[in-house]
Amino acid sequence: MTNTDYQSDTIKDVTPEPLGARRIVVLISGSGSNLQALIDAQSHDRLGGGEIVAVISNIADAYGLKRAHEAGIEAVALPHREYDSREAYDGALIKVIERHEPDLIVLAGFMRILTPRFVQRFLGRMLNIHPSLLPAYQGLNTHARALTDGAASHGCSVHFVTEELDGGPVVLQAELLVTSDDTAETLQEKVRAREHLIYPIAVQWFLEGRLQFSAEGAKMDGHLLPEHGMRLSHADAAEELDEDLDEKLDEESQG
Ligand SMILES: Nc1nc2c(c(=O)[nH]1)N[C@@H](CN(C=O)c1ccc(C(=O)N[C@@H](CCC(=O)O)C(=O)O)cc1)CN2
Ligand SMILES: NCC(=O)N[C@@H]1O[C@H](COP(=O)([O-])[O-])[C@@H](O)[C@H]1O
Repeated sequence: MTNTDYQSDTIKDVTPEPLGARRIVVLISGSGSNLQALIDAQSHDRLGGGEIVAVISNIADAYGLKRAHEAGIEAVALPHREYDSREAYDGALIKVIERHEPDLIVLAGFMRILTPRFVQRFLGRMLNIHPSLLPAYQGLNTHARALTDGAASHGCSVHFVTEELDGGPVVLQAELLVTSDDTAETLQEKVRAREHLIYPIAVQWFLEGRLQFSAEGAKMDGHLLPEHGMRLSHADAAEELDEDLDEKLDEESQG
């Protein structure tokens, strides 16, 4: 696809009202553990009535595509390296996404910076999970940077996607305390466990109509959220994780 084709696109700015289940398209680039958390939430009817209708990866051998296939979800490889430019790729990505008529686009470890044209097409119904307490540590290598700075706390954020990289309104965060023996690897593991907790919650709130994007920022039940959104403190998150773990153990013990 060339740029010219892309520019000939017309933007159909009509977002269909959800007729049945609210339709979710997930974009990934890697292992897909956040995707798996969303799949598991959906299977336990804890995703706000949402149904993941497609998973799209810019990396053809992303393990997340295997997870999607095993869950019976359409898994699409759309390698960005096969396109001449970021604009051409995003144009192709828009077309693939639009075929599924989503109510919500979820970035789950999607490692491509999206063009303004793409963002404007889905503005207000596109979420991302980021491995830091935004606005701290936008971009990449967040765990190593937090350690280098001697950060006392760290965590993850769900935010609306805007043209500004990792600068969109934050909706929900989970915090953890950094310990003296933490490494980038241990932080990644602790942060990811919290991501798997908060991402399904944020998606559920959006699909239930409680979470909205506005010019002033993110709103929950009509109330403007603070800059860091709602935050699960390190104690809350730990308790939630324990409860979640207990629930999982109970389920396993019941077979
Ligand atoms: N316009 C926006 N695009 C994206 C956003 C956003 O908020 N606005 N969020 C990111 C997700 N992300 C961090 O959460 C992120 C992803 C990728 C990169 C990046 O530098 N990508 C490089 C390639 C890196 C690689 O291939 O390893 C690139 O695109 O050139 C930074 C942050 C998703 N997109
Ligand atoms: N800047 C984007 C970024 O770093 N996103 C991070 O990629 C990981 C994907 O893991 P997963 O593929 O196992 O869900 C997640 O930790 C997510 O926060």
